[in-house]
Amino acid sequence: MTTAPATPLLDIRSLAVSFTQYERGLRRRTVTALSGMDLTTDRGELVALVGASGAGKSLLAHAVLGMLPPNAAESGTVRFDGVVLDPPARRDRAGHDIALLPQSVTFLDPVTPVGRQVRRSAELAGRTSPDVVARAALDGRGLGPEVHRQYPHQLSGGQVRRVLTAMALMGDPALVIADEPTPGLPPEAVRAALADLRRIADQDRAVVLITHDLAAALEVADRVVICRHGRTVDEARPADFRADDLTHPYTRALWHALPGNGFRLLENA
Ligand SMILES: Nc1ncnc2c1ncn2[C@@H]1O[C@H](COP(=O)(O)OP(=O)(O)OP(=O)(O)O)[C@@H](O)[C@H]1O
Ligand code: NI
Repeated sequence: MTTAPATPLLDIRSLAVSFTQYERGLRRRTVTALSGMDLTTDRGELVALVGASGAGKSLLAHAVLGMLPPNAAESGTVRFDGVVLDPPARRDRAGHDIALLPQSVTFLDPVTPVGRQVRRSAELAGRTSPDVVARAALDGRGLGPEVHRQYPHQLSGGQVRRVLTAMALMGDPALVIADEPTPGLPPEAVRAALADLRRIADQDRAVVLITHDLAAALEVADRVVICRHGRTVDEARPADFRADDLTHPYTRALWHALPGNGFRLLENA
């Protein structure tokens, strides 16, 4: 069992996000979406962020990338490599040190062949010989020359995942945040995507896997951070789940709701 190091690559403390909204009559309203998220991950480590829909997982990802909309206000600290980075500094790192592995095919341009899009990501990452780099990146993920000429809609869900992964890794990021990388994929593609994330972490990168699929998280994560209603409520290791050595009632409820664990969803836990 490893313990969290003193200065992990990513160290998020008390992250809070609220949105200012204008209602009819220009009345201003503030909606708090995140009210206290804590998460750390280090190189070589895969940390899963698990929570129900609306819990605030994607917002955390967008905050780390400095991509929150202009009506958002943020507090708390995001340390990267030991240094507190404000949102503009994080945005500067996005695509280089910090990469988002987006969920869906909509991230790709539907009218541009895949090869050209991967080449473009190599250019944006400042790689020399982007053509060669793009071909190697696709080859390296088992996507041959025929895929280069294809359009996103011609690819399977698993192939799209591999294209998005190739693009996300183009800038050789130290931190990869994967937001819901598996929904809609057939079981073998889910397994492949999870194994790929594990490999990415094992290549000395820090990985945050955002998912509401606790079972998937337990397959590959070193630690699981549980969030609910905009705050992190618990953190546990896969072994703690398997030993049913869980103290937080919500984490216990999530675990026991998994098929094979009793099917009990304790809604008021
Ligand atoms: N631009 C915005 N303005 C106001 N509220 C927002 C905005 N973006 C997100 N929220 C709110 O923040 C909360 C968290 O949203 P978020 O997308 O992070 O959830 P999630 O955990 O990723 O859910 P899912 O599993 O469905 O993707 C939601 O209640 C959402 O309505
Ligand atoms: Ni989300």
